[in-house]
Amino acid sequence: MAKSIDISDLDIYYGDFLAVEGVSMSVRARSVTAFIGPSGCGKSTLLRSLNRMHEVTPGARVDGKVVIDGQELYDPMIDPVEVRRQIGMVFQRPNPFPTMSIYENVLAGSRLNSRKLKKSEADDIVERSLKHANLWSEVKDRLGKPGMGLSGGQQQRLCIARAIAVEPQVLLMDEPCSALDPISTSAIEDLIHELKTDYTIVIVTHNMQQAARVSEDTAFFNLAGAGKPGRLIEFNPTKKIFSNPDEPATEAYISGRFG
Ligand SMILES: Nc1ncnc2c1ncn2[C@@H]1O[C@H](COP(=O)(O)OP(=O)(O)OP(=O)(O)O)[C@@H](O)[C@H]1O
Repeated sequence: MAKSIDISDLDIYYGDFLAVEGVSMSVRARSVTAFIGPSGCGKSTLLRSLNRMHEVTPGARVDGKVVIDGQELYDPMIDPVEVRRQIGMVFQRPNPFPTMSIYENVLAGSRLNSRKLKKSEADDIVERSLKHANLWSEVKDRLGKPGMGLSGGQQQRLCIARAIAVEPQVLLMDEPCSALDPISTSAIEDLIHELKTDYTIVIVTHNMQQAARVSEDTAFFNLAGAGKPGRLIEFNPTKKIFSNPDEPATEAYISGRFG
């Protein structure tokens, strides 16, 4: 189920603006890879290019290759809608569908698949996904209540349950804890730790401690200057990045000297 991601010579544009230049790296399957770097260096842009969300922005495009388990993501034969189904995404702010119950939120992705779900299948998906997202015991007695009635941390776990309900190959997380309190953040970090046995996870975070706590590998991105594209500066095991990085710029960033 979990897949590796090989990125080579990737340039990412918004119209004429080159936002990210020349990224080459391999994301390992069944592990957590963190993207860190100062604001505007292209972390979210790169993340969104990994499930073809980037091109939803008018004029946005990529050059280069992204290969997921041997399959070229930008091959003209590939259906971007199918890609987005297989590569789930969790955003900064929890975004449960406001009019839907907890139960229906979990099923939202599965309902888009053409086949109609039997009630017993739907029940199984909901229970399995909520258990996997460490939310089941907190909501099992109120599945019919609105998803918006949950706390922020519970809503984010509901969004993770919704993302994993369709059994994606990869889970992309764009600052999933930035709107959460420390206890909810800790719950999501524990969950990320558990999910990596089944999923390949890429997480964008501004929180160095979080990158150090949750990831096996870390990619540090930086900008050469205002209006210049973001570039990958260093990609290494997280332990190395935070103890003995190869690049002076990585050292300066993680020790808080800029960014
Ligand atoms: N929809 C867009 N249209 C045009 N330019 C954009 C768009 N989104 C982002 N950019 C530009 O692309 C560059 C990279 O932005 P991106 O949001 O990927 O950076 P980031 O590292 O994730 O930043 P942050 O840490 O602040 O979220 C920036 O110069 C940004 O202004």
